[in-house]
Amino acid sequence: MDVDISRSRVGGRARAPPSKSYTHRAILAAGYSDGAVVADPLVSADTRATMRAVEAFGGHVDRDERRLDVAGFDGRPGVPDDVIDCANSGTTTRIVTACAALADGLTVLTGDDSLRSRPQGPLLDAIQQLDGRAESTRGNGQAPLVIGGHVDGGAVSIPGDVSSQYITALLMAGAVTDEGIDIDLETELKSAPYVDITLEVLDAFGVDAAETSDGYRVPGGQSYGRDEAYPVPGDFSSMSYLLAAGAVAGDDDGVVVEGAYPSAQGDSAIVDVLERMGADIAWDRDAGEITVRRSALSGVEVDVGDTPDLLPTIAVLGAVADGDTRIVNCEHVRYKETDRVRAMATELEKLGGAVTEEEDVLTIHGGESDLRGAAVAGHDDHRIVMSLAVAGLVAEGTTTIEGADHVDVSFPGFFDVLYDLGVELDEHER
Ligand SMILES: O=C(O)C1=C[C@@H](OP(=O)(O)O)[C@@H](O)[C@H](O)C1
Ligand SMILES: C=C(OP(=O)(O)O)C(=O)O
Repeated sequence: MDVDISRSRVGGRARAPPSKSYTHRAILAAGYSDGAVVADPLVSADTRATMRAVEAFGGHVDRDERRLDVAGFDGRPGVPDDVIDCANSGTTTRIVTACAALADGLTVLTGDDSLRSRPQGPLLDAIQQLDGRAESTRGNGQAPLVIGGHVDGGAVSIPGDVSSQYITALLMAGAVTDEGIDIDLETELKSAPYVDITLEVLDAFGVDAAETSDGYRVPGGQSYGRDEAYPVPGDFSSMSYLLAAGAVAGDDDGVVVEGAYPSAQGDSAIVDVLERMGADIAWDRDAGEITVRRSALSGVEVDVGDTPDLLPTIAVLGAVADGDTRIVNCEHVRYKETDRVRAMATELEKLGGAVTEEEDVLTIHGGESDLRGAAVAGHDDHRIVMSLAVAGLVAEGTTTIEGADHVDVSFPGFFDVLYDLGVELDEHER
């Protein structure tokens, strides 16, 4: 599906979808338990992949409108009957890989073209350090993966600058090993707030784990459990598109985003970035509401070491702002569904933007008057699609985004929300 977006003004209230990161963790934590309920989950293509994996290990997920009732496998994943299809989800692949290393047999994991090009090598290496079997079928550190257990825990040394999801995966699995897992980080940790989310969810399921001077440690012999339903908070990465839309195209009343309560999500930094750029934005943390109105934006420098998923949104804001926006510390953003540094540079140039791309820095030489509608590629990547939709709100004429259906990965209904906010758009087959 493609979508045509015309220059538009936006206004009104919109609710952020539930957090993808919290939902993945809550589903698997419930899977590790003997059963638990996840309230207000994100049901999207990525989180459905994690549900499938829990079922492959012997759990069961019952879905109704507002909750997931998960029957768990109680710390002992069974050997799956079939290959696990992780589809487009990096998080699923990593957390399921470590879980598979607990089973008394082999698990095969695969996914779509994008997923099968993403790096898994450091996690495979960590599982081998724990005496598990962990192989890439093509020997290139990418899926398809063959994982076998079962590991009893121990010490691992792993780089922190490729993906924090390896740490999340080892912490979640380590709790139900005999010995626990000690993680020694060989480099600085990128995307660190995502490990904070993991620690928060582990704690909510009664599992201890903590940061150490060298990395992280999770003691073994623990059980996951939770009596009350686990409530998933709103997703700040998803909110970033709605907030950016309000900042570049909001009407006098502006856009109010609901469901914005403080949590461990590093991507709530989008509020600070918008403020620094000069946006008229206010966050009522008690009410969980962020209000943003259109205002003149100026370029800033943003370090995305902790917040890689904000890069596409900030790149578009930079294209609209006056002056240069420098997005620094972004090399790890190249290891996502696509190389997002390259993708944003390429697509903003098609819209008339001026961009300088370096390995670890993306500089956008801004100015709204430069943007004009064009056909742009979504790179089969939900965040590229959603950020380009925001650019389409200010670009002169019509912007056509190819592959717009990929929003289903993290924000199903994204275009309905934009339409309700007043965006002129047309979804159609190519
Ligand atoms: O753990 C998570 O939920 C995520 C961690 C981040 O990935 P990396 O740790 O690979 O940077 C982020 O980009 C991804 O969207 C979600
Ligand atoms: C990179 C992302 O997710 P994952 O790593 O789970 O594919 C994302 O949602 O932007």
